Parts: sequence; structure tokens; C-alpha cells
Amino acid sequence: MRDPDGLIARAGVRGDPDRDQHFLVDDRVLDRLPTYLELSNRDASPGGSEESTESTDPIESAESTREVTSHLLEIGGGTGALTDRLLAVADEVTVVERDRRLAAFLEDEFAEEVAAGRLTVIQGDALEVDLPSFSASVSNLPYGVSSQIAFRLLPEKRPLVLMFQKEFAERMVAEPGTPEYGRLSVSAQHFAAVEIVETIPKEAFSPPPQVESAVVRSTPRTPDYEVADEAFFLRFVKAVFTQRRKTMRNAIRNTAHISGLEDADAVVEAADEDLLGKRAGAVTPAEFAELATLADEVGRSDER
Ligand SMILES: C[S@@+](CC[C@H](N)C(=O)[O-])C[C@H]1O[C@@H](n2cnc3c(N)ncnc32)[C@H](O)[C@@H]1O
Repeated sequence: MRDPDGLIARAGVRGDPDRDQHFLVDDRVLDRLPTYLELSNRDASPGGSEESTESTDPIESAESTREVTSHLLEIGGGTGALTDRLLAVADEVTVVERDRRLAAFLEDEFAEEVAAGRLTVIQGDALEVDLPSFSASVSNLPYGVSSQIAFRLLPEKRPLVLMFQKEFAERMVAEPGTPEYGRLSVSAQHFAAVEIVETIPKEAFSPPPQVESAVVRSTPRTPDYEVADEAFFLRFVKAVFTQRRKTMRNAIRNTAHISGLEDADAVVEAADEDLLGKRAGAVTPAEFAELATLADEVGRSDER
């Protein structure tokens, strides 16, 4: 594997924190990141136990691992230390890098893989470029836009191994009733089972970021509840969490302009009293779904 410090030296760059450039320089961390994909090809649906869906047949399980690594997407390639590790396990890799100089360096450094059609370098903003269809993503994300990128990737329903700021990762995986639980937890967990698999000290990066980082493994799943209109469900959750200190009764009424509810009072009249007395931080994703479905039925007009 290429030496991360050697790559930085060859690229002739210094990571610029103002451009979210913190390059991973710890070989052990770099080597571990792709391995977190191995278990993420299980069906994480809450209905099916892991034992019943995980293949015990070594051939079948090798097949599914191969499927997961058939086309890996990396957002923010930097100087290519992670790209190199991904190329070692994948048939094909696409890397998106906004910095022109770094994108040109990647093309040059991995010229052989590019020529063989195993690596595609897309120079551009990961929030704007067309993404290819990919089997999974392993990325050390640019932290300034990590939330927007995560919510671009999560609806694709592919296994993801993503590096975030630790505090952000903790909010993503938080359970109801904890201080970290919020809009981010409900929205992320709507698309996937998410878990922190490793926390990473600042020294693993050059230059070191201000805060610790954490790796989140995200395994796509179908939630154990149904929502009629996913966009409305996500908007409703976003709306009520802007008033997390209020009871749901008041939060629903006060945030109708954000959620897009026309008749918030009708929702409050029809909803379960106990649920309306709770604060958003104590409401489970399934309860949010119940409320959003009710709100969809009684609080929104048919002319939408
Ligand atoms: C945290 S660094 C990770 C670099 C490399 N993958 C590594 O682990 O060493 C994030 C990278 O994303 C790039 N970047 C920043 N904003 C971006 C954006 N909006 N779209 C694509 N790449 C971006 C930066 O130039 C930087 O190379």
C-alpha cells in the first residue's frame, strides 16, 4: 500500500483546513476502513434477525462481499491514501474531489488504474456532480458538508462507511431519550441501521482537525414502520425538533409553516394524548411515523 506521507509529499500539498482538507496519515486506520464493509451486506431490517439473513455458506457470503465491493464510491479523495486501499478490495472505484490540483494528482498517481478503467476521478463538488450508481461508499468526508453528503448518499440504500466529526456521529446514532437524539438521528435511522465502529484521534490526520472523529457504518434497511409520504415525514420531524423544549402538542401547532401542515389543530385533536404530552426528544421514530401519517390524513389538503 502507498505510504500516506509519501502521497502528500508527491502531491506537493499541505492540507488546507479551510477547504476541509485533513488527510489520513495513520496506516492502521486506513487499512481498517474498508474492512468495515464486510459485515454491512446483511439485511438490517428490524423484522429479520441477523442470524436468519446472514449467509452461513462461505461461497454465498464471498459473493455478497464481492457485490458490496464491485463499485466503491469515495467522496473527497485528497491525496489518495484511502483510494489506494479501496482499489485493493474493489473491482472499480469512483472518487469525487473538488480541489482541481488534488484531482489532477489522483489522475496522475493512479494513471495505471485510470487507464485500466478501474478508477474514475470526478473533479467537482460532491453536492452537485452526478454520482454514478455505486455498490457502497467508504469516505473520509469533508466535515463542512458532511451532513448534506450523508443525506445525498443515505437514500441510495447502499452500505456506507463514513468518517464524521465525533459529535455529529453521536447525534446520528443516538437513541430516543438521550441528549444527542434529534432530527439527525431520526432521519438517518429512517434509511439505515447506523453504528459507530471506531473513534479516531486528531493525530491520525494531517493537519489534525479541531475535534475527534468517528467512523459510522450505515447498513440500509426498511424501517419497522410505514410512512405514506417520506418527504413530508422528514419535513415534519425537522419542524417539530425546532421546538424540542415544547410538548408535541405545541410543537405541531407552532411549526405548521415549516412542516407544511394546513390544519395543525385537526392533527392535535386526532392524535394520542400521551404522545402529544411528550417532547420531541422522547418520541421514537415509529411514533413520529404514526403522527406524520395522521397529519398527512387530517392536516393536509388533497390539492397538493
Ligand atoms: C477529510 S479530506 C479526506 C481526504 C482523503 N480521502 C484522506 O482520507 O486522506 C476531505 C477531502 O474532500 C475534499 N472536498 C472538500 N469539499 C468537497 C466537496 N464539496 N466535494 C468533493 N470533495 C470535497 C477536500 O479537498 C479533501 O481532499
